[in-house]
Amino acid sequence: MLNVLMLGIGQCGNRILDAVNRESFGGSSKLSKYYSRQKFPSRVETLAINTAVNDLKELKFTAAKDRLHVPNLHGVGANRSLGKQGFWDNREMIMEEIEKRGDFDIAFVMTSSSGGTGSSFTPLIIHELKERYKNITVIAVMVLPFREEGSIYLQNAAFSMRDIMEVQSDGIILVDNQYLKRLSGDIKTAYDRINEMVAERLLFLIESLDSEMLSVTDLGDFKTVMRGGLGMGTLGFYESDKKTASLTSAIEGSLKPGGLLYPADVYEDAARAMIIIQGSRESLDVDEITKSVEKLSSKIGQVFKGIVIKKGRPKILSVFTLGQVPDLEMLYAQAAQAIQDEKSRKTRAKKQLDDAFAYIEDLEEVY
Ligand SMILES: Nc1nc2c(ncn2[C@@H]2O[C@H](COP(=O)(O)OP(=O)(O)OP(=O)(O)O)[C@@H](O)[C@H]2O)c(=O)[nH]1
Repeated sequence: MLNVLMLGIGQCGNRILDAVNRESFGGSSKLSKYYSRQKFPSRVETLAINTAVNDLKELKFTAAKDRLHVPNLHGVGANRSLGKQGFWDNREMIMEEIEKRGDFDIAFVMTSSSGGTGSSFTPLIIHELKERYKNITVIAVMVLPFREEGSIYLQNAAFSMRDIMEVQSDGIILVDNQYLKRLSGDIKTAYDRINEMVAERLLFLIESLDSEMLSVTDLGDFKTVMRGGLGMGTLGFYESDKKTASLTSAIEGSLKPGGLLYPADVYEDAARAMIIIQGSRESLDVDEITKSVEKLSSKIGQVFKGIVIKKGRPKILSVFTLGQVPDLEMLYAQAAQAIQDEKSRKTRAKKQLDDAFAYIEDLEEVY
């Protein structure tokens, strides 16, 4: 059995974690609120960490014991320096809260890359986890901002992604708000839908890694995939319905833009992949799956496949790492421009104020 730790840090991370807990309480079904225990396939410990007490209060499906408030009542206001300090001041308290939950094989640390708390805590927590748990696999789930959210968010995203690369997690799963905002007109519904998509994919992954598979993929294979290319990638998903023509088209569906959490041309950009197919025995034709995966391997290189027998129509999860990330490069260019603009605005404003003060330089107040 896998021992899994899921940390949601900062508001965005907390909400994704809440979506995970919601899914595992039975999703949106009418009965879900009557369940008192999460139905995870593995031993999964969840913990929401935040400096803003109100963000923690807003969670609906995360037990009170799984919410950790780090003193600093109302968040750090997107300031990563304050965030880092907040972590250092409370490091032992935070790590004790994690360590008392036991040993772990894998941890998913989920956060926005652009706020203050999550984006500054996450690299530091990943570092601590790697130091304290010698055999742990740590995967960061990083949410990129809407590009029009402002210069501080862009700059935070650029620097926090670099910090994450430096602490050497075992891989980064990218989720792009900008790319996914097409899912809904208003922001609240978009957030809910994005969080739900991330939760659904992560739970599918955890369940599969811990299942008796007809064709086996395990944590070792997952790690190999995550180590491919730039060490960052994303997840795709496809759920068959009556209209799905074949298993092959379902597998291809999990690689199409509509199912991905980050924009990528899988056939061009992917470095390694893992395709996990879940479905009833009658719905899965192993020869067809093998052929589709072989076709994919001829384009991508290494593709692992896993088959899990489970009631229902086929559902497919694709996990892949990327060898190139043009959209991320664009984000860095935008962030650099935003930092420059902010600097020149500050210099201009300072000069204007200095010019104004110059008028009274040699004068005294007269009463
Ligand atoms: N997908 C998704 N993104 C969110 C959600 N809530 C906030 N965000 C994004 O997260 C970024 C802001 O980060 P937060 O998580 O709110 O910040 P924080 O880590 O709590 O840090 P501070 O509030 O500065 O202390 C913005 O880019 C938002 O668009 C959410 O529920 N889902």
